[in-house]
Amino acid sequence: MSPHTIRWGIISTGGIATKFSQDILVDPSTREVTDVAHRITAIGSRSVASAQAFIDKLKAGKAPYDWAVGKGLLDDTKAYGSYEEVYNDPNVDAIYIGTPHTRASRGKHVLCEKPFTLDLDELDELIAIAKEKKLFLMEAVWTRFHPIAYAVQDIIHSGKLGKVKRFSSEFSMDFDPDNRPYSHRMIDPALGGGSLLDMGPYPSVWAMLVLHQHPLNKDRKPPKLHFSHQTLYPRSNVDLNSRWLLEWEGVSQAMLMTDMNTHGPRESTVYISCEEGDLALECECGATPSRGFKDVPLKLGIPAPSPSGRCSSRYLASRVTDTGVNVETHLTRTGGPFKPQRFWLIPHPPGSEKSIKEKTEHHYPVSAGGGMAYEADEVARCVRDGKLESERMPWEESRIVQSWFDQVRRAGGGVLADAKGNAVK
Ligand SMILES: NC(=O)C1=CN([C@@H]2O[C@H](COP(=O)(O)OP(=O)(O)OC[C@H]3O[C@@H](n4cnc5c(N)ncnc54)[C@H](OP(=O)(O)O)[C@@H]3O)[C@@H](O)[C@H]2O)C=CC1
Ligand SMILES: O=C1OC[C@@H](O)[C@H](O)[C@H]1O
Repeated sequence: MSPHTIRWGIISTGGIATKFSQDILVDPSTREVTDVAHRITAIGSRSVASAQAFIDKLKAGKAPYDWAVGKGLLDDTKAYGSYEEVYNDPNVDAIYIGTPHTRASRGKHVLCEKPFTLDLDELDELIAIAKEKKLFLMEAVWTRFHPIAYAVQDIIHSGKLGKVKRFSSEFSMDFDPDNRPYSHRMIDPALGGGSLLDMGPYPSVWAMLVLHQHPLNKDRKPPKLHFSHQTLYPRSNVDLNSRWLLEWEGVSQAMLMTDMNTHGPRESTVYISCEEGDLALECECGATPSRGFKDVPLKLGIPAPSPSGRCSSRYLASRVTDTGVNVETHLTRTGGPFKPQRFWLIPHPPGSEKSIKEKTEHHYPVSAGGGMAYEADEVARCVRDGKLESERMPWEESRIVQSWFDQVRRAGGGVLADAKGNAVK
């Protein structure tokens, strides 16, 4: 049987839209997928030149991103100078939204980058539209679909390590906000700026998968949010950091944290202590230098990469200013739990009554590409099967997480504005 093929329209030509598009051009059989497939039929940008440049960049992709190109699957891809034209293109089945704000789309299935919306009211409006128009809608929380997400759930939910006693999860990374323009999406309240909305979805993924979906939470009761804190960034009053404590009755408490001006732990950003041992999930690193800055080779005296070899915690970036001065800056990049590919099971300290005996390492790599195709496969399957929402990323779970963000922001005072610049309450 031939695979069910989804014809995608991509909204925006930014960083993550590029990664998503590249990933769905990879041969699906490299991730053992034969039942669904993807084509990109339209790109929408605020400028047609940018849309065309995006297509040209995809066409120049190197292995493994050249598979669809080699088959001529980008030959008829349309470049549009507006998002509207993509929504109206009859050759588009589903839209991937890679803008900082959710953009409405008419009559199409939607996969929307996290954070889904600015607040819960906005999310409920989207869900109501999807129900009314019978269209598929999903928040693009790609991590949920990675092999390791299922593996971590299996270990904890099987009870192999006993009950969960303590849970912490975080995403802290130095975005170097002082060196970013106000218009950067992490700074500008009108682009959903701040650490909470951008980074919060990741600690939340793990809390939701491990604790909310824990067999002891039979009725999938949402947790209580006991307290929270935000530190604001004086330049725009978005949150520099957020912390919040949740409790799933009878399952565990969970401490969640985000920071955008400092790094967090370098080796593991999700740590789950259980009765008979702990699970530590590796962190994934990434950060782009401030606009205009370029990575330059590390200099002597800068701390070496982490023992895992994956996280270089400090790096040097430089730029030449308009007046020809070479400015160098040290940036810290430590990541979060967005694409971990291994975890460790760790025994309790000597003398503990019951504990696994030795530390073990467990690998669950994502397939060829960057790891975003799994969520696209889910969309294709759900659309094929006539579903409006995904069981793996259900609306209710997006709603629960969004409601934490609303509560943390309202208590902490972090400022957000909608696309028209009106403050979000
Ligand atoms: N899943 C993941 O791993 C990641 C998800 N994200 C999420 O994706 C979204 C976009 O992030 P990212 O790709 O890094 O952002 P970029 O700034 O790289 O790109 C955003 C794109 O949105 C479009 N856009 C529309 N309106 C505006 C506006 N007012 N200001 C700026 N851009 C606008 C632009 O496309 P155009 O000019 O073509 O119209 C722009 O290129 C965010 O919500 C972020 O949280 C980000 C990184 C990783
Ligand atoms: O989703 C994300 O993951 C990686 C981060 O660099 C980025 O800011 C965030 O949006």
